[in-house]
Amino acid sequence: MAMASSPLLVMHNPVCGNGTAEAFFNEYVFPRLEEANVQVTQKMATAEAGHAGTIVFEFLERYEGNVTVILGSGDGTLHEIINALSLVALKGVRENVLSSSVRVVLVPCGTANALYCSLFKPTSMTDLESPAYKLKSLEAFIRGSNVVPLTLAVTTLSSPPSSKQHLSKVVVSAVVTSTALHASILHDSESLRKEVPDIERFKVAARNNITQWYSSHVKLLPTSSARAVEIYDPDKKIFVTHEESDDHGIVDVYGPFAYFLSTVNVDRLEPAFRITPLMSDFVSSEVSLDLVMVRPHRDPTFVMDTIEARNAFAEKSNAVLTAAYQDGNHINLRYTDDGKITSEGTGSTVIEYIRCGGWEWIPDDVDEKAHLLCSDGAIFSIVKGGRAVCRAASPADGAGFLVYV
Ligand SMILES: Nc1ncnc2c1ncn2[C@@H]1O[C@H](COP(=O)(O)OP(=O)(O)OP(=O)(O)O)[C@@H](O)[C@H]1O
Repeated sequence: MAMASSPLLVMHNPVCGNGTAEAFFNEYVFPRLEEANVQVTQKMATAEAGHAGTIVFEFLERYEGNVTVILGSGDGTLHEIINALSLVALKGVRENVLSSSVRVVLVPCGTANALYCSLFKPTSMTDLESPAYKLKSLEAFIRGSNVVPLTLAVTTLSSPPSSKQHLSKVVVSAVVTSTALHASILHDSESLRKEVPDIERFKVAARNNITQWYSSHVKLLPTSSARAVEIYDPDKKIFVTHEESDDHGIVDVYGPFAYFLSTVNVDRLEPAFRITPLMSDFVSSEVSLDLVMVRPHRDPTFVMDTIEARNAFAEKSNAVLTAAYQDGNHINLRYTDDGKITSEGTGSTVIEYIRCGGWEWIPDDVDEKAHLLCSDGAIFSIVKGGRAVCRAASPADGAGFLVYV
């Protein structure tokens, strides 16, 4: 039995996914809680973007003890909650409390539900629609099962050090932090939400951006304990220390980039899109993030950055994305000598799969699109001359977000 005395907030986002969260809660979640004799302290529906953070924030300031939130939404609403709580100090009953942890029960009602699908791997597409599948985290909570702590990726977007007012903004991701193609896709897909309500909209936005390259200088930052940046070696099928690590364990990487995306906690961004498959195949023993990069100049047929070269390379970026949908097979893709893509041979890999403590993305001033950054679907813009620094972080004991699994 779940702890009846600890405060329980039940909240859903009525507009996420296909708009059926409320119906699902009324039909399945509340009846199940009643049946299990679990007392609900407060029920809320979010009324607008940003509201979820305020609701949880106020709930924490009002009720003492271990708070549990049953959340019916997608990843975006969880992102709002994490950001609302990570960046401000609580008052009320928690005025003098150093840090608070929040236990979360996920009820997947969003479009992609990356975190849920990574924690509870669907066995088939029909699984996704079944109430029993969607209630797995709730059942774990009712049984009083395990919680797993979320690793967070904390990104600081800063203005150039030379600017009069050196401003910076911090954003926290629980799923994905990206630039390049993925950030452009998310940037554009928001405007397609009404027209294409399902995950098809990501594919439409991908088609519109696939020929774009992004100029940036990147620094890969080592993990804090092992002090290393690792790269996946598909021959040995293990991670190895990156050859280009300097004395501090940092690796400098130069673009242009077609793709640049990192994740924490998840091996997929959609039920079948396993973009960082090693997150679940090789579980990391320390706080780190997995990063996938595609740099067109690794293609042996690359000569110069021209429109023709970008158009021709689009086919290869597509091959990477398609293979990611095939159980994450993009990690095995290589070039043949004549620039074709194969999953055999010993040619250079099409992607670079990195495991590290974080990264810096320093976009080229003149490349406007390289200034976009996506954090769990929310889009930010790096100011001209500025940079983004992303680091994997694990909150101290007794703080952070714990998900019932
Ligand atoms: N009542 C509301 N009205 C309008 N927007 C809302 C409301 N409540 C929350 N939102 C916004 O809805 C957005 C989408 O929510 P969410 O990300 O949870 O679902 P999704 O995008 O459908 O799923 P996923 O992130 O899994 O793809 C969030 O960015 C949030 O700010």
